[in-house]
Amino acid sequence: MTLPAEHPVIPAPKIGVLLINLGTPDAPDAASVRRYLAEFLSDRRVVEIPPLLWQPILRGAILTTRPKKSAHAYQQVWTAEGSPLAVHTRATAQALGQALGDGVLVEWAMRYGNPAIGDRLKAMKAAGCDRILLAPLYPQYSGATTATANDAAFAALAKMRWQPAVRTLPPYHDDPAYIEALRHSIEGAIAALPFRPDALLASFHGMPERTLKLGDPYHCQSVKTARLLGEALALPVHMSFQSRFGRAKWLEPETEATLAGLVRDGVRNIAVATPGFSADCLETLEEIALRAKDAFLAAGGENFAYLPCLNASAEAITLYQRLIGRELSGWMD
Ligand SMILES: C=CC1=C(C)c2cc3[nH]c(cc4nc(cc5[nH]c(cc1n2)c(C)c5CCC(=O)O)C(CCC(=O)O)=C4C)c(C)c3C=C
Ligand SMILES: [Fe+2]
Ligand SMILES: [Fe+2]
Repeated sequence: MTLPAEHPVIPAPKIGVLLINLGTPDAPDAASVRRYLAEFLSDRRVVEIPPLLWQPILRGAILTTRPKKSAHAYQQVWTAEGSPLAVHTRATAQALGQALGDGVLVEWAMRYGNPAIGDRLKAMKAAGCDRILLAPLYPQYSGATTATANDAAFAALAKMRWQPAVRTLPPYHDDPAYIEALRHSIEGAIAALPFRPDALLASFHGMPERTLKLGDPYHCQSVKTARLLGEALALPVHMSFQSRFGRAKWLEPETEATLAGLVRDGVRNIAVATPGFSADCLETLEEIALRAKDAFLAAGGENFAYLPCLNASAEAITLYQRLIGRELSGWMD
């Protein structure tokens, strides 16, 4: 048997953590948004319509009109450092890397767009990670988020001759550490408001209703998070689903309809949190902090406050240290 002339240099083994979020365009212009939406909405975990039916609709009606509209929305929340989702996810990875110390390499990736999951996994392997925790940052599991993030990682692993060992972070919708992080963050944000909210609305990203009937746990896990949050906070907590997409029936109650209903019931001062999003993004900063606010005030509400996501806050880092430390403990002794 002939051995290769040069053996690969093998760095000292390390543990890796890959934080994964949904993905976002590279820039807030129509061409970048179109590229991003084409990848995102071609994912069969996201749109469960047979491609022969769906692709003509996507390439026709959707990708010719939506990119321009969405680019306009992205422009309203874009920062000097880039898309909020990417900025917060990167900051989270940096802060968590510092908290976990030298033996653990923390990286971040996006399911759609950049940095791509496969590229980051290859870089982590090259940096010597022989064990990698895949951590999709979705507290509530859904096929359209958690599962597709893991699928993309496994597809990249399928191309490696020498794979690292992997684990995946389970959903944490009812983990006491998550509820405590939310409680602390929400109470702090409310204490800094110039008004006292009558109630809190917890708004979760929606999903097609049929996914619930098909066994996706997302709806039930979101309802449980909202209930536990209600038990932890000293004010009434309502819940709803936002960000409808397409013609199918989506989960209810819908966020703007819920806000209008609360005004009819006498609520004038509202705080809105989005506990299903680990990082602020288009759906929280534009859809809720701007558009839902306008809708609430137009319906007769008086004070509206959007409370930020956990992002890279101290609460978030404490939470991820606990959730991730638990997964890594078997690899560390
Ligand atoms: C947090 C959980 C999320 C679930 C569940 C989810 C399901 C889901 N989303 C769409 C369609 C769109 N979502 C869009 C943006 C978007 N979605 C999430 C999270 C979840 N989506 C995030 C974090 C973001 C923000 C991305 C950013 O760049 O800031 C968009 C794009 C924006 C737009 O054009 O409106 C679409 C489209 C479907 C169809 C779906 C479930 C099947
Ligand atoms: Fe979405
Ligand atoms: Fe939206």
